[in-house]
Order: sequence, then C-alpha cells, then structure tokens
Amino acid sequence: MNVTQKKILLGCIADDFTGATDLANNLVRAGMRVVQTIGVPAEPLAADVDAVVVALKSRTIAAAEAVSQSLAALRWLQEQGARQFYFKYCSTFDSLFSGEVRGNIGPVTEALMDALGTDFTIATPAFPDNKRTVFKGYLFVGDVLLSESGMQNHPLTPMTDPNLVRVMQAQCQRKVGLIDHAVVARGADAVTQRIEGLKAEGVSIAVVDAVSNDDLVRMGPALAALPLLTAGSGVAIALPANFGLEPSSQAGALPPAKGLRAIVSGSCSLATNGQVRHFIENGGAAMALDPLRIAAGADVVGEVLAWAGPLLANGPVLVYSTAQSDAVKSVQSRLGVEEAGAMVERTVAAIARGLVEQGVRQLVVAGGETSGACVQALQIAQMQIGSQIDPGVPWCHAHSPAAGAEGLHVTLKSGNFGGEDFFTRAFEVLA
Ligand SMILES: Nc1ncnc2c1ncn2[C@@H]1O[C@H](COP(=O)(O)OP(=O)(O)O)[C@@H](O)[C@H]1O
Ligand SMILES: O=C(O)[C@@H](O)C(=O)COP(=O)(O)O
Repeated sequence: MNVTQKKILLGCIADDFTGATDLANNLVRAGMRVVQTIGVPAEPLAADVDAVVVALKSRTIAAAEAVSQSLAALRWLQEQGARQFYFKYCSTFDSLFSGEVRGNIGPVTEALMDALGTDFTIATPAFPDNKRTVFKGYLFVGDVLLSESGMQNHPLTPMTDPNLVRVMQAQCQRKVGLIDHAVVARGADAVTQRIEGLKAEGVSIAVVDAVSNDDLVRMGPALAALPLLTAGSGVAIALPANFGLEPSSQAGALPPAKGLRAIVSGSCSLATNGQVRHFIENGGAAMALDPLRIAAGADVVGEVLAWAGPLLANGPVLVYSTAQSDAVKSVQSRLGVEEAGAMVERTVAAIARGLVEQGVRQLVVAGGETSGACVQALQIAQMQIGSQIDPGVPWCHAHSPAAGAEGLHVTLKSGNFGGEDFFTRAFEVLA
C-alpha cells in the first residue's frame, strides 16, 4: 500500500507534560492543528496536523539522559518532515541547579543546536498571559522577580537567580547574550539586525525580552528563519502566522464529557496551595496525603480509593499532597529531595489510575512532574487538545486502558497556573 507520509510544519519537544499541553494550547489558539504525544512515538504520525508536541519528562533528570531523550524526539520530528523546531521549557525557567548540576535547559539547547547544525537560537520564557515577563534579561512573575515569586522554594527546582543571561550562561558552553526590549520594541527587522550583530560578537544564544503579547507578535517574523527556538509557550502565539495560518475556532473540539470527576494534586506551588484551600473552604471533599505515612509503608493508595469510592457520585473529590514549603522541606530533610518527590509522584499516580478504574472520566492533575507520573500510570500515548480553562491549561481527551473504549478527559495544570477557583471551574468549562 502506498501511504503518503503527512508532513508537519513545527516539531516541538517539551521538557514536561503540563508544559507540553500549555504549548499545544497556545499553538491551537493561534491556528495550528496540534497533537501531543507522550514520549517519542514508535510509529510515524497518523494524524494530519500542523504541529506535534512530544512531551518528555526530562526537566529534572540527569542532563545526559535529557539530551538523549530530546535528540530522539528531534529525530522523530525530523522524520515527520518538521520545518522548524521548538524546545519548550517552563515559563519560570525551572532547572535543577546546584553544585555540579548545571541544569538541563542549556545542555539540551546546545545538543539540539549541534544536531540541527545551527549557530543561533533564542531563549525566552516570557508568557505575558500568565504574567511571566522578561525585561533586561530579568524574569518577572507578576510584579516581582522570579527569585521572590515563591519559585525560590520549589521542591525540585528552586530558582534563586532572576537574571536569565546569567542562569543560561552557567548551563551553556556557547556564549549567551541579550536582545533587550529597546530592540524588540523597534520590530522584527531590528531583532534580525541584532541577531546578526550578536552572531558577529560570537554570541550563539540570546535571551529575548518580552513584556507583552505585542512584543511576542512583533518579534515573530524575525524568528521564521531560525531552525530552532527555545522558549516557554508564549513565543508560540506568533509562529502559526509565519506559516500562513490564522487563528481558528475549529481547533479544540473534544468528545462530550461524561463520567465521574476527580482532582489529584502533587504541586506545592503558591497557586496550587491557594486552589486546594479554596476547594476545601467551599465544601469540596478532600483528602491530604502524608508523605511520611507513605514512606512508612502504609497502604495510602488503598485508603484513599476506599474513601473516594462512595463520594465520587456526589461531585469531584480532591486528593492532594500539596503542602506549604516548610512542610515540604521537613519531609525532604527526612526522606531526601528526589526520593520524596518520586515517592509522592508514584503514590499520586497510582491514586489517579485507581480513580479512573473507579469510573472517573474527568480528571484534573495539578503539577508538572505529577502530571508526568499520572499520564504514564494511565498509559496515555497521545492527547487531543480542547478548550482552555485558564491561560496555559486546556482540557484534553485521551485514551487509556484504565478508561475503556470511550477514553477520558484530562487536564494537566502547571503548578503555577490557574485562578483560585480552578478546581471547580475546570468542570464547569467542560460541562
Ligand atoms: N508534601 C510533599 N512533600 C515533599 N514533596 C512533595 C510533596 N508533595 C509533592 N511533592 C513533590 O514535589 C514535586 C512537585 O513538582 P510538580 O508536580 O512539578 O509541581 P509544580 O507544577 O508545582 O512544579 C513532585 O515531585 C511531588 O512529588
Ligand atoms: O511554562 C510553564 O510555566 C508551564 O507550561 C510549565 O512548564 C509548567 O511546569 P510545572 O510548573 O512543573 O507544572
């Protein structure tokens, strides 16, 4: 049989699963038909789409492994005919960084540059819709610097330096520079000229300022010629236009939602703490997980599923390990940072799977690493992107052996994203 290979325009590699849906969401809203795969697919692409986002869980693994997974994703995307590539990382530039550990954003960027034979790329996590802005190379979250935003207390990737040129340079062999706001404000030609100037100075990677969507759209045409872009999801709003595509309301239709509803949360961000509090204060059924009991060998998964079973018919239940930073630090000092993280992720993922086996078909997962663990436990291979709940967070539809033939609706909420009432409003958006 002569099967015509479908070619994609944009090939994306995301370093975590919430980040992948965030990027897919922005591309869909800007007019691309997008599919998100979980890991690198074994087969060629079957769907006729404009972009594929390959979701990896590579943000906090060893750099050499993150590079190897990212290169495998690149090769697969090249085989699908992608004309341009996009490495998506967090809008808060999350990277493991301490002592010998240099963080994965730099090594992955440089490995992708080598593989693509390109001598220049950008780095900008700016995502103004979610109040992440970059000015003079400094990353702001809302009104404060990254290092004062709560991210300095992240359980796995504490971010204590808001200067992205410095953070990126510490992770890279190549020289890192800046395209500052004064240049971006003058438009795409000025950005292109500045890129040439930086190249002449031996700079290969430039952090780019952006404080508004207008900045991102303005710089868009200057990015068309770069084989590789590295960014948060914000830059994506300007890319479909480079391929002649316009925003469309077609993208985003999912099958009708049915079945029971649940929320699992392993994120310890300020935003998620607020969302958990709001859900409980408004009478939601919620159960907290105690990491020390899990470590002591208690059957926490069994207890939670027994508790949730009779409640699910009355509305969404919430299961959370979400805790304030002092509680997280105390657990980490007893169990170790990575060990505590991995153990809690495994437990939340087993609970998510158990809930789906109990009939949950609308599942909210809060936390990037947590989402990775849940999606893997549910053996989800691919996700279809639907409508947006809050900036950066769409509903998706996916197939999982645990959900039977009809599949399930799932949303992967980045720890930092979403309004206070996210856990209730998410289900209203789907209704
Ligand atoms: N109570 C807790 N104590 C220690 N670690 C925790 C606790 N709750 C969650 N974690 C771990 O913290 C990490 C949170 O990361 P993640 O899921 O990516 O959330 P976010 O999206 O907020 O970054 C995960 O590894 C999770 O297992
Ligand atoms: O860019 C972002 O902020 C998100 O898309 C993202 O990557 C989220 O990561 P987590 O905060 O770990 O969920």
